[in-house]
Amino acid sequence: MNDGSNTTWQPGRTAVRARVPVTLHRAGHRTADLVTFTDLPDRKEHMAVVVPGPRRTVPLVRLHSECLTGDVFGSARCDCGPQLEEALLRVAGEGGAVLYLRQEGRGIGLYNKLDAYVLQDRGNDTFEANRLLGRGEDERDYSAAAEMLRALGLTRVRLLTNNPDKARQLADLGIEVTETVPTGVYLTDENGRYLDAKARHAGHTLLVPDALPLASASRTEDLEVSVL
Ligand SMILES: Nc1nc2c(ncn2[C@@H]2O[C@H](COP(=O)(O)OP(=O)(O)OP(=O)(O)O)[C@@H](O)[C@H]2O)c(=O)[nH]1
Ligand SMILES: [Zn+2]
Repeated sequence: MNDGSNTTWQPGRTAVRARVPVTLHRAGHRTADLVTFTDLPDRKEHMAVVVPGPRRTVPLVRLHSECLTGDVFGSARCDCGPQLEEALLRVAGEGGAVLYLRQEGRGIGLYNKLDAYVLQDRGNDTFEANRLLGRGEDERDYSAAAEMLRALGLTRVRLLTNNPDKARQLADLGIEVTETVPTGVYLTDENGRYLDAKARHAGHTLLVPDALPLASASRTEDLEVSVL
């Protein structure tokens, strides 16, 4: 199948490449489509988990930045794993999409993120650690996400996030964000300073939604949900 990688990328070129139905164990055994794309601006293998919802409602969308350590291994250093689970549960329940974006370590990559963890263990916060590595505090760019949403026909969205930069960037990229829906704040013994730095430094709004869906017990039994 041609993924368009031999052509020069232009805005609006991205299209759906394949839609593959799956059952999601981590989202109440609901079905969803795994969607891949052609002609993504950064040529990375981003993907979407899409669940059709009622036609008249604005779909719930999560832009989830890859976090191998949190999403896959369940590391308690961050809140990514429980946030991904929450997003899948919500989208499976009401329709919408989770875009899984290959932006590991806020765009600096996995190995650099682990180097940043070493610096954090020496007392630097998550943003200082990136700077000490000679990288930006947050290198994420959401052009690919906007293209994926356009290709999916989702140009008006309710965005599941506590990060105002995601909503700002999406709006600048021509996606109408009708509402920002707060995602859960998952406090562990290890991630307090990390969450605190996000709130103080990057303006994340760390509020707890009224009805936070419960993630699977096996992954949340050692988590508390708390307002910071
Ligand atoms: N560089 C770096 N990246 C981290 C660190 N901890 C988590 N990440 C990455 O941060 C990304 C998640 O971003 P966050 O800032 O936690 O949250 P967000 O996605 O901006 O905001 P929400 O939508 O509210 O979840 C993932 O790519 C993680 O791999 C860290 O200490 N250093
Ligand atoms: Zn994480």
